[in-house]
Parts: sequence; structure tokens; C-alpha cells
Amino acid sequence: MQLAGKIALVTGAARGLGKGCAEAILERGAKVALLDTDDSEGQETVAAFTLKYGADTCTFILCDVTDKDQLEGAFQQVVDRFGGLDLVVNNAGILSEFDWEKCINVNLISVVRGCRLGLHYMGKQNGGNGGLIINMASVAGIYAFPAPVYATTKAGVVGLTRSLGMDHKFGKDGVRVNVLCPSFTMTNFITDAKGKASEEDLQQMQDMVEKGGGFLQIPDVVKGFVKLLDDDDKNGAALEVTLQGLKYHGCESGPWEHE
Ligand SMILES: NC(=O)C1=CN([C@@H]2O[C@H](COP(=O)(O)OP(=O)(O)OC[C@H]3O[C@@H](n4cnc5c(N)ncnc54)[C@H](O)[C@@H]3O)[C@@H](O)[C@H]2O)C=CC1
Ligand SMILES: CC/C=C\CC(=O)/C=C/C=C\C=C\C=C\[C@@H](O)[C@@H](O)C/C=C\CCC(=O)O
Repeated sequence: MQLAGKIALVTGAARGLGKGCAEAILERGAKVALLDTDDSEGQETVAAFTLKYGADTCTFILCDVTDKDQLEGAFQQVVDRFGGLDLVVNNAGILSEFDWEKCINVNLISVVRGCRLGLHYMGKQNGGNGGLIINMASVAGIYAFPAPVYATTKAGVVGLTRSLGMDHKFGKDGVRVNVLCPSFTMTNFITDAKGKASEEDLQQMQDMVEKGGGFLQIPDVVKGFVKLLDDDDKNGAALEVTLQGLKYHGCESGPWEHE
């Protein structure tokens, strides 16, 4: 997708991977709305971006993606303010194995709602111009991962993306849908992980980090995000990001596709 002059919405964008993706969008000449529950960090991030990229290039919207009215209101606010919507990044996510219903609400239900809202505003069948949705899952949605509820939500996002990215849907709505699946990346997500899953599972994760060669850094994941922006012919695919590089999944056809 050529981003110059386009309009984007990124959830969970006050810090971390969402902030990194939002900056990549700004660098490519689009305007971006950053949604987050962290008001102070969100305001700080938008102030820094405004200094760097210019006034009216970005805005912060205080929004809890699990609140249906807040998320719907945020999408409408972006369209009203910037005059349209071309790119949605459903990034907000948490690790929360003990309050597992919250994990499902943030990581899966809100992503379904974000996709539906993106299709509502961008879908050609609704008078939109088409567009792109990039969901943030994890390699935990592809391979076995110690935190079962977190893994379930991420696998759900991969499945959601593959379904929404089927050719017959693109023919109708003109919206490409992809999912980014990073491995362990050094953000607050990691440093705040203690107490969010069992000690045993966290130790397993640490062992996985060590076996995998350590942590990715945010720019490593942003590189995968930019590849998804550029690869217009990969609708429905998942892009894995590890220290070994980038790898597409989900372009293989299902058993019913063979002649
Ligand atoms: N850090 C990692 O190792 C990996 C992270 N991911 C995924 O990447 C995404 C971003 O994670 P990070 O940037 O690492 O985490 P982070 O914790 O640094 O940032 C997450 C952001 O989302 C916001 N957020 C959380 N709940 C929210 C809600 N209900 N409504 C709105 N905003 C909310 C937080 O305030 C924060 O600003 C998540 O979906 C995570 O599952 C995927 C693979 C690896
Ligand atoms: C296959 C896994 C793929 C992606 C990871 C993911 O999606 C989510 C990971 C969520 C939590 C990971 C927590 C890891 C915790 C352990 O590594 C801790 O020991 C790390 C704690 C601190 C490391 C940072 C530091 O050294 O200060």
C-alpha cells in the first residue's frame, strides 16, 4: 500500500510495537490516530511525533479497545477528523493468564471488532475505497506456547485474518487483511510479564528466548510490518518475525484447493 496522503488507525500505539508501527506510517507520509488506554504516554508520544512529522499528522485518542462504544467512537472520530480511513492496525494486546477473560477481550474480541469496523469504513460494498488491515498476533499463534489463553487468542487472530483475507471477500470489500507474528520482542510487555502467567510458564518462555537467540528489538518487528505494507499480493497471509528473519505462512492452499 502506498501510504502518502492516507489515513491510519493504530491501537495500543502509546508505546512498544504499536508506537513503532505508527512511526513507520508517519515516515511514509500518512496521518495516524493512536489509540490507547495510557493517556499520559499517548499524549507524550503524539507530542513527540507532532514535533518530528508536523502538526495535524497524528492524534491521540484515549480508548479502551474492549469498550465497544469507545472503539466505535474512536473510528468515527478518525473519519470525521481526517476525512476517511485506509489502514487499521489492531495491535493492542496483553498477557493475562489469570484474568484470562480480559486477555480474550483485549487480544481477540477487540481485534474482531476492529476488523469489522475497518471493513465498515473501508469496504467498497459500504461505499469505501478499500484498504488494509494488519492484525498483530504472535508466533505464539502459530507454534506451541506456554501461556494457553494468550496462545489461543493469537491463534484466533491468525484464523480470523486467513478467513477475512480470502479472495472472494477481497473481491467484495477491496480490503486486504494480514497478520504479523513476531517472536519475543523487548518491550514493556516482557518486562511487565511477571505475575501475568505462572512462574513455570514464564521460565519456559525464558528458556525459549535463550534457545531462540534472545529478544527481537522493535525495529526488527517494524521491518516485518513494512513488508506487509508493501506486499500487496499476500492477502490473508501471516508473516512470522524471528531473529532468523521473516517467513510467510498461510499462502499454501487448503486440501480442497487441489484440482
Ligand atoms: N513483546 C513481545 O514479545 C510480543 C508482543 N506481541 C504483541 O504485540 C502487541 C503489542 O505488544 P507490545 O508493544 O510488546 O506491548 P506493550 O505492553 O509495550 O504495548 C501494548 C500497548 O497496548 C496498550 N493497551 C493494552 N490494553 C489496551 C486496551 N484494552 N485498549 C487500548 N490499548 C491497550 C498498552 O497501554 C500499551 O501501550 C500485543 O498484541 C502483543 O501481544 C506479539 C509477539 C511478541
Ligand atoms: C514463541 C513466543 C513468541 C512470542 C512471545 C509473545 O507473543 C509473548 C510473550 C509474552 C511474554 C513473555 C515473557 C517472557 C518472560 C521471560 O523471558 C522473563 O524472564 C523476561 C523478563 C525480563 C527480561 C527483560 C530483562 O532482561 O530485563
